[in-house]
Amino acid sequence: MSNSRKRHEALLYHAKPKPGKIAVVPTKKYATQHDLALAYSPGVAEPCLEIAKDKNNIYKYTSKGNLVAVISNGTAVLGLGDIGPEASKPVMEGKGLLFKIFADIDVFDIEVDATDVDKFIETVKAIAPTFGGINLEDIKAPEAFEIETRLKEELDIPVMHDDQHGTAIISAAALKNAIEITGKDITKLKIIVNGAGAAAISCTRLYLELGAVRENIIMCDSKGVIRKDRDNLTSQKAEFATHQDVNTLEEAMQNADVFIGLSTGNIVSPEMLLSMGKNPIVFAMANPVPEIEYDLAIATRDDIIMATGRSDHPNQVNNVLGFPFIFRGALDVRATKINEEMKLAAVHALADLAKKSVPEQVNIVYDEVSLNFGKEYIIPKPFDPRLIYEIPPAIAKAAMDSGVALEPISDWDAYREELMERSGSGSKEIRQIHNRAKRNKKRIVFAEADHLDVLKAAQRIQEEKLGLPILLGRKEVILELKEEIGFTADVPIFDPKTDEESERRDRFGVAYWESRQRKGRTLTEAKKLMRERNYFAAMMVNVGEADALITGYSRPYPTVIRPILESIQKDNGISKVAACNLMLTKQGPMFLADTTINLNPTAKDLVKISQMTSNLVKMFGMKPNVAMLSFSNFGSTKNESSQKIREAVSYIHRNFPNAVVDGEIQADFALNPEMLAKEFPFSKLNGKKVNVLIFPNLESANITYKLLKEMQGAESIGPVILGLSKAVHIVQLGASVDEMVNMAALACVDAQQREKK
Ligand SMILES: NC(=O)C1=CN([C@@H]2O[C@H](COP(=O)(O)OP(=O)(O)OC[C@H]3O[C@@H](n4cnc5c(N)ncnc54)[C@H](OP(=O)(O)O)[C@@H]3O)[C@@H](O)[C@H]2O)C=CC1
Ligand SMILES: CC(=O)C(=O)O
Ligand SMILES: [Mg+2]
Repeated sequence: MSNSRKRHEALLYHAKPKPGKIAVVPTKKYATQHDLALAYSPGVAEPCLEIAKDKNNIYKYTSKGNLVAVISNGTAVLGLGDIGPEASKPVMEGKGLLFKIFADIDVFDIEVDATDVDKFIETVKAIAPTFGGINLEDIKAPEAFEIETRLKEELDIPVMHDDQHGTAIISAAALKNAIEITGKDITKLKIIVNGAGAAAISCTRLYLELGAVRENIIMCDSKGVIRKDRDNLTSQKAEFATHQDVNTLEEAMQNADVFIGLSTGNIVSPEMLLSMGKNPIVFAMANPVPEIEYDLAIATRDDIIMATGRSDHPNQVNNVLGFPFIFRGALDVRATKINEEMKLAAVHALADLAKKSVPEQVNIVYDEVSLNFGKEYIIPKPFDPRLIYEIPPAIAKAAMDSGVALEPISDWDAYREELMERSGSGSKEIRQIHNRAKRNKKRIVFAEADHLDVLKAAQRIQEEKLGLPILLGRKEVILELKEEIGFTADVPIFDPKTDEESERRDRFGVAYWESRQRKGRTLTEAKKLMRERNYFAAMMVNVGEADALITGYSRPYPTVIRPILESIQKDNGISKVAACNLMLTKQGPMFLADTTINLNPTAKDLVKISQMTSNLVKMFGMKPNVAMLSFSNFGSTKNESSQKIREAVSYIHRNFPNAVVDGEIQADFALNPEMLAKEFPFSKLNGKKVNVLIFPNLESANITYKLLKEMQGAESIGPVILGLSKAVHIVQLGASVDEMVNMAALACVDAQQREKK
């Protein structure tokens, strides 16, 4: 896109449909006169009086505890310089947006017309009671240092100048990983820091804490190298003044290992890069234009590890990765400060996260096949959903250990759960299944592990400790893909077609034949069948060499279900299997059956389907409330289809009077409690929230679940096969990595349940 197009697009984005990027949203009901009497006078006086009695009550009755001020005077806006408070507002609104979307923190952006240090400090102190924390932003050095130091001393809420410490934390994490990749020794690194402002000074101080050596660092400002013999140095610049006899950035960069740019755009040339040592680490972090453009740097040297502050290239080293999560952790324990211990905890947590395998949704957002720790991925991406539950706990814990937390956390699992809830990362039901899977890890065979996405799912199962994957498929392909995605764990691999597995094929073949010999299979045929992955995998589960099986990714459902039904026995008392989809709808979880197996179930089948689905609901820790759906309500239309549902319901009512099952009923009545109560007060579903929908036939169930998926964007787990004697599950053709991970976690819980029986 041309520069003028980009400019136009950016201006339009900010102007339309409403000017700006954030707004205030009420969090309480306000529809009635009664609501307003609580929200405002007279009701509002009660919390006022409580807070007047004890100021701490402000955290109980107002939004203070989750409200951060993003405050600037506009003197160092990005790398645009001193453009004034009004012109800084888009950046501050932008920070507000990022705080909200990444960490669910509310922000008031405040642009202060005060360049005088005392006046600025007075202003911030005067408004501080409103906020749970203060994020200072884009205030130039050296004033930024005094402002932050004094506000930290004088206020009892966390104050952080983001350009200093946010940047320091992120760049230190990236530097730590870049050093690891190049195998360099931090104590020997020759580091050039260009810029000696708020960001550069604080970053360099943190690198010293990580082990960098002051004598090996040369810092430059707009006048060149900061030498000991220069006059009028600020105390911060004097901290990094060098004895070395160098004057210009160009001279300083010769044989350097690391370049840190926190200055201004386009001031490093390809020649300067070429003069650096082997495997140079270059962080050109000036915004929006880096000290040297990413593409130019990469084209100049192929041994470089290159990062910028921008989102449009690999390795975005930008404080966006820090401030939302740092404040989240600090607010959640009511930390009075953000101290060195908390900063270092953030550095290590971020650096470590980059080494773990990346969730598929991150690959998708960034249009990558597979992001792996390495030269082009030294630091997590801002859209990584794990940041919200990995970084704040590290900060909160460090705050507690260093004695600055007024409200310590004791239940860390509950805290992680709360963080996930805040970010809307996955649904509660899925998290519950994951947590239960972790408690007793089961061996899960992935029958198509020679497919990239299946292998990625297995990798996540391994790394997130959800289960113990067993990989099935062409061994050489699996090994190659494993290497490609950085799946280093040593997990069992089986290739059913190879000689290596002939003993297993024979054994499985005999076991299979014993159950099929009266159904037309010969022993020779049976043994031959075991070369096929789904028979082999199913038999692994049957003979107890695995606890669960996931398959179906690469072949159409009917071709997968057949070997499964031939190999795996049905549960006691079950003559037909069925399938259920759990849809995570905006109204809550909803179980739909039979979505994929029985074309036109009989009344007897419907009874079984309802019972098997109810058992699945219980596995999720919920109580089933079952609506048997139709186009008719309680006998309003007499025809074959509604009649069979009536029969099924009456059977259930006679034999299982405590089951909450009713119908036949139309979908809108089933899902609308008021309508149901008004028209059919006699129904067993009256006063209940329906969470199971049993359909009269496969067509209606299948169409509904696909509509929900496409039109409501409802996440789905399933189809889950009901009625087999083993934890065997078939995913949809081409299922996503997330879908397979969820299904594998479910299979694991399924296997745990069967063990208990
Ligand atoms: N990627 C990220 O996350 C972040 C990036 N930044 C970027 O860092 C830069 C500095 O920000 P900040 O520290 O807040 O601002 P400051 O105003 O505090 O500091 C700017 C510094 O840059 C120096 N500088 C300006 N021009 C040159 C030059 N040609 N050569 C060498 N040094 C120069 C100034 O020198 P002097 O002291 O002589 O005036 C000053 O030391 C900005 O571009 C900003 O966008 C900042 C924070 C986060
Ligand atoms: C990213 C940032 O805070 C800056 O460039 O100032
Ligand atoms: Mg900034």
